Amino acid sequence: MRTATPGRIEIAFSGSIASFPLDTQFSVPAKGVAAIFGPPGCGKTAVARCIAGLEHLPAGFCAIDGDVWQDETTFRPPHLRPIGYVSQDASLFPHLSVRRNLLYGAPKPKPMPIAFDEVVELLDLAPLLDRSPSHLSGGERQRVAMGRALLSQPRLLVMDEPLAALHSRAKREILPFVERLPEKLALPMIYIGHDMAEIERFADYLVLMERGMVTAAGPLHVLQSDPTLPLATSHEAAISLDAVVSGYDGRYGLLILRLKGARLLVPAPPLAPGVHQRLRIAACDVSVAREAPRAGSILNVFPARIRACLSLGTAEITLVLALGTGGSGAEIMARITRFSFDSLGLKDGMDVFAQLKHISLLSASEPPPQTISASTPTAEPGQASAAACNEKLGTRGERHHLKPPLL
Ligand SMILES: Nc1ncnc2c1ncn2[C@@H]1O[C@H](COP(=O)(O)OP(=O)(O)OP(=O)(O)O)[C@@H](O)[C@H]1O
Repeated sequence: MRTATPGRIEIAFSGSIASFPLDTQFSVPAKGVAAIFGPPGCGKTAVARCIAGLEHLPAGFCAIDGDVWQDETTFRPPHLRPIGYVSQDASLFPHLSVRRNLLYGAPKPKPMPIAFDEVVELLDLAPLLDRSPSHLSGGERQRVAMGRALLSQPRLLVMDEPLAALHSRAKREILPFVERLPEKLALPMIYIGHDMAEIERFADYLVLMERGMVTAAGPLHVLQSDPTLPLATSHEAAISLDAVVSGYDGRYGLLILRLKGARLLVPAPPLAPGVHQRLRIAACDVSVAREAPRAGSILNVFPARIRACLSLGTAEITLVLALGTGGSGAEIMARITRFSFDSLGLKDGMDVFAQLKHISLLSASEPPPQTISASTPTAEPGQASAAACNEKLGTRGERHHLKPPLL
């Protein structure tokens, strides 16, 4: 009999649901956000329904942080699974106020680990509490649905494309709330989506699905640059990395960020030292040079080692680059022409200089109190050149819950 591992979300379902074949196995940490990503119809919702116990594939295994919800001998019905489920359609009770929708299904004992007032503040629901669901916008309805799911005191929050039914403006409005949940709650989350631009903003782990099967699972940035997976060879190839704010150059309005193998300067408003800042570095915004540029306008230039060269049609190539001398730092990608590749004589394993023309700043998390440094180091803009690259600062990969958790 399979045993459950504390600290992991362990899923294995195989069989058919209404003649749709499902064969999914993955294990991700029971912390942060794991995104399930794949094209429409690949079975993402089917997996979510199996996790919730709404579908029963007999040959299944589902354990959340050591708690077995399904195995050979166990099948907990949906109402006995501590899961908060937010679907595309908010499914609010039309005859109840927002307040009563929020409290519907919330356990009565007090104090609740996830408190009503905290959820109202987290999702900015105070102005909506006495309204009827029929007087809410689509984005507001989804915020109420998230609040109701949280107040059921789940041990796992599953969000099944919660933004899919919203128009682009409503999506932009609600995304910061979605991003805030993992920062403020010590609650593992599974986020289902088919828009990588959303997932890149807040996911820590990625589960890739195709035609009912899981094709890969692991840390988001690792899968994004994996040469064997389609993300690295897509035209939108990008890497999401969590950097740590180390200072601010007020003269030039530049935020200083630490990343393994690099010290980045990005034009942005100031943030407190120690804040974790999610970055997006698109492959199309990175170029390479064989020698360190002597004079140029690009601030972020670092030694790097070519880890892989991937064809992108006939004219372009995506390079996977490991930053830092000897390639010991974070991996990013560069998209260059095949002409440049041949002209520069590039090849796998070669040491080059990576030039990062643009870095997008996504969500930022506040630091734990002990990481706030009294002295804010500032740097000359010129330091962000090749000379700054030998630093091996910061860690890559996992984000942390930086606020005292509500749970
Ligand atoms: N009740 C049902 N009866 C028959 N087929 C179904 C049923 N529900 C889902 N399917 C089929 O199962 C497959 C997987 O559906 P599922 O909704 O899990 O995909 P998905 O990846 O979540 O898609 P989307 O991103 O569009 O929501 C699809 O081919 C779908 O048509």
